[in-house]
Amino acid sequence: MENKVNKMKELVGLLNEAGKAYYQENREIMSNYEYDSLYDQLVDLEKETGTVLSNSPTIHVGYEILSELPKERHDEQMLSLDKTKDVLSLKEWLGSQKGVLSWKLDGLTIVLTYREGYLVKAVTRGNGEYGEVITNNAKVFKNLPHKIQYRGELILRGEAVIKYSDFEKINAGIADVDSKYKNPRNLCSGSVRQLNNEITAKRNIHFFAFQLVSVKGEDITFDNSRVVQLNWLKELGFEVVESKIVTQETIEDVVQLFSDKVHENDFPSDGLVLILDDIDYGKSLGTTAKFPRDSIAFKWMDEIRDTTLTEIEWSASRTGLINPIAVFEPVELEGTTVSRASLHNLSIMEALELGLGDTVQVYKANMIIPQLADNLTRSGGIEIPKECPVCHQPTQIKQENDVKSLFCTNEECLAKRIKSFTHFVSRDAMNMEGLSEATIEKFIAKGFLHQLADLFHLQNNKEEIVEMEGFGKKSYDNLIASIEKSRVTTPAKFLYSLGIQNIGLSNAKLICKEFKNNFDEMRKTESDRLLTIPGIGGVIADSFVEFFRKESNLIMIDNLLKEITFESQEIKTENSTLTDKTFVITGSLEKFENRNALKEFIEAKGGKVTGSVTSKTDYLINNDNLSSSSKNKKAKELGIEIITEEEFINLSN
Ligand SMILES: NC(=O)c1ccc[n+]([C@@H]2O[C@H](COP(=O)([O-])OP(=O)(O)OC[C@H]3O[C@@H](n4cnc5c(N)ncnc54)[C@H](O)[C@@H]3O)[C@@H](O)[C@H]2O)c1
Ligand SMILES: [Zn+2]
Repeated sequence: MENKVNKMKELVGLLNEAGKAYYQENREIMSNYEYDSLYDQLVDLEKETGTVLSNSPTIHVGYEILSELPKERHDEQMLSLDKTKDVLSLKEWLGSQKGVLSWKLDGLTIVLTYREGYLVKAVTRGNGEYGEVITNNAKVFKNLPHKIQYRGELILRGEAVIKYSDFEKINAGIADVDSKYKNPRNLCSGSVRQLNNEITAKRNIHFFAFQLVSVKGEDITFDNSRVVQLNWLKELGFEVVESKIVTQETIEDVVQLFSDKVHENDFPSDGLVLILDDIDYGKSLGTTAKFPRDSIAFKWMDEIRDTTLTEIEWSASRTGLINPIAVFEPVELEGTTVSRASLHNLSIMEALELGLGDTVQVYKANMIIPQLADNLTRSGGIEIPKECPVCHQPTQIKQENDVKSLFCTNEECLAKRIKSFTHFVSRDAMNMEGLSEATIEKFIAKGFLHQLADLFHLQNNKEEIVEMEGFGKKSYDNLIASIEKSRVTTPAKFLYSLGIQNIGLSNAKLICKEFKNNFDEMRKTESDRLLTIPGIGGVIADSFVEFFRKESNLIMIDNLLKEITFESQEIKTENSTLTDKTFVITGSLEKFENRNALKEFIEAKGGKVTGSVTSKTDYLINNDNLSSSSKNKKAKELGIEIITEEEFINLSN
């Protein structure tokens, strides 16, 4: 007995800690699978011993909510739902009643109030007693009716969700959050609870109504039926959760029907909800401290497979966070083959005591996202990398609220790396199409790209790339074709693509010309020689020389030169492309070091630079076309073309 109570105390502690992270901080320190199984163990022990500890999560709904949003008390407490994984208990629970079975949507529950046809309030479920007021955010949900026919007061509940397809897209575009969102529920919660609804608006949030709470003012009869209520909401213009009427006779088949369809769902669902259709009878049953007695949730029995852990991959993100990913022998799960599952952080990895060759159990959370449920052999011994997989700088373990995570200590690590790749592939540089910043980030994170030259060997990762969300065979083929095409380039574009500080395309051209495209000579050069080139000043010369002093850069260039060929080795002798043209320069410059450098460049090409705009001026060089400077105004008055530095460079070629 004492043993059991101690075990209960331990479980209560663990669950409360996880619950706090989950509800208060929007974090998961254990999987839902683990949470649910610990919870079930606790329920069993409570039954067995007849004891319930005062702080047990089985009798408390949620936690205090911490956020900057205004809070409001719910008129009617928002409870949790009792759960079963067994269709037969569901059937037994229903008895001779008629029930309504619907998807249990996995997002954020919201209570909406409409008055005189308009949305006047939206409140999150929060801890069940108090929620956060998010009215302005709800107004930018994708599918809420702006105005409804009903003029009285209508209160309804529903779930705000983000579709899987949107989740992938949105998550890919989030650069600056601490780490990417783990699942659509997580992202939805973060998006709904924004202080600024512009962000909410971009997140494509959908609202599915699942329950009418009350109507006041204009009386309507609903024949005492939940289904009739849902249909009425539909007529008002709400998107209503898909539901089916069930009886004891049909419930098993209908559950099967839903289960078969879950894979096609684009919105996340973690089970089904069964509610009695008879409203009055349902209400007469009352509630327990935690659950209403008129409804129950059904969770799918997760399909679990045993497999062998073959590798731990370390995946870096832009913020420096490095997360472990379990790679295992491929298994069939819920109709697809899976071979990788994120472990989210070091704590989760360590709790599983993973070792290579271990027998691990895999399942799909919500039947979609692969997760490790357990490790049966627990040999342990996975080494935590001391070096970042991206930049090879030292890593550091950080501990926050009992969660250990691995970070790269190099502040610019991935961001810098991504930048150098995006620059290399950009149009004026190597011009490789199909490599957005988001794609590059994923390729780096997956370990396909370490150095620039790896871009020419993406074929090695063909299978994984084709499998990647939003990729597919066709985009893969296009990408490879574009990379192959880029292998032939000009020396100046290549030099520019290296991303040497202060070396824009025009400077790269000047330098290539001076060195007759000889990269060996460029490597050995001193500033003096560079300074003889009109248009090249001290700052440019210094960064050039410094770049070529670094051994790692020389290796990088050697590796790249093996992959590419130059279009033509001949150098244009034609130099005077700007003969007889008069320029005025205004505003700040990005490509040239300063105005003087640009002036020298123009003069070297036969042009002229003057100080003020007159009818004799051919071009005003100004990066900011909308600027209200006097030169800009004058040029517009006289109809003189205003060009950016970029356009100027094209012109001067
Ligand atoms: N990973 C963790 O550390 C951790 C911690 C705490 C809780 N959890 C997860 O949260 C679960 C418990 O969460 P809970 O108690 O907040 O909610 P719940 O799972 O009991 O779900 C009940 C809620 O589902 C919503 N819902 C969605 N679709 C619905 C529909 N069609 N009809 C009616 N209601 C619908 C309602 O808001 C309802 O209140 C656990 O089972 C666990 O999986 C995980
Ligand atoms: Zn790093």
